[in-house]
Amino acid sequence: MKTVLTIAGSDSSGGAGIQADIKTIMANGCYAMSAITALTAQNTLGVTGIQETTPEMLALQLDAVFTDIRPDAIKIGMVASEKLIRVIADKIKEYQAEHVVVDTVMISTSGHRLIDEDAIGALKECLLPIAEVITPNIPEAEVLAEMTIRDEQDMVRAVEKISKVYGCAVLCKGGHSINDANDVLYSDGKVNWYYGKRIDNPNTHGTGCTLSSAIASNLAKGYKIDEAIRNAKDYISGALADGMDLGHGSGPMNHGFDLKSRFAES
Ligand SMILES: Nc1ncnc2c1ncn2[C@@H]1O[C@H](COP(=O)(O)OP(=O)(O)OP(=O)(O)O)[C@@H](O)[C@H]1O
Ligand SMILES: Cc1ncc(CO)c(N)n1
Repeated sequence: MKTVLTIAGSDSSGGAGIQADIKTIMANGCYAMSAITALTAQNTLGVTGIQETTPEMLALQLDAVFTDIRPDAIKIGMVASEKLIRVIADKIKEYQAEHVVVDTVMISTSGHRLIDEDAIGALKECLLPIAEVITPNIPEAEVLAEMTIRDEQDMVRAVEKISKVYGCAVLCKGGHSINDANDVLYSDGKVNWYYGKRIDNPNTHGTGCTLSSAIASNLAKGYKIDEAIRNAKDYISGALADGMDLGHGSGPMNHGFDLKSRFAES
């Protein structure tokens, strides 16, 4: 069994963060482990509280995982502060972790800031250079590339710029402002588009967490980055297309959409 570690924040409503990651990793056939960076009190309408884990406790969680069940891939999501970013970077180097996927979480779907403004420098300095691939959405890619993104050409310019500065592959997701389902990757000097059919579903809470965990799971299983992204896109399209509708705001997806036949009675 391949193993995936998610280092991220908890989402009490279960649609994003650690909970989305664990569901996704399991649905993609891997064993899921977690190191929690923060508790968030949130639901489909918004975030009402955040309590960060201490750096010591985060380091202990990472030691506990790495010294026992070594992860084949890692997904890093919400990390709100510089101190925690530095703990993660140090542990990843210490244990020489492989297949690191960084979802550069900055603002939640509901509009809540999930990283301190002054931690973005540490994210750039410490985490991006050790990532195999990072998955910014358009607003995040604008911050990282220090440019405005208006169209698909700008998306290509941004991923190339970020990749050249930080030495990682960059997948910019189109789910915000430009198109909903087309993402672009810059990796090893090449540009690759991943075209997805836009699914008419307002329930997109946790799409970013889900995509990055699905990519990490596929890397753990030995797929190369291109195929890992294709498989991850197919998975998220299935989860969105299921059309589950929970909560009063932008609801979660059905991460277990392809397990439905096993529970046909309920
Ligand atoms: N309506 C949609 N139909 C099909 N695919 C979608 C749709 N919305 C988003 N996606 C896909 O979902 C994935 C995640 O993209 P998105 O831009 O929503 O992430 P994000 O903004 O980081 O998510 P989050 O809101 O959780 O932070 C991408 O592959 C994107 O193309
Ligand atoms: C804990 C957590 N991580 C990431 C996101 C981004 O969607 C969120 N809403 N909550």
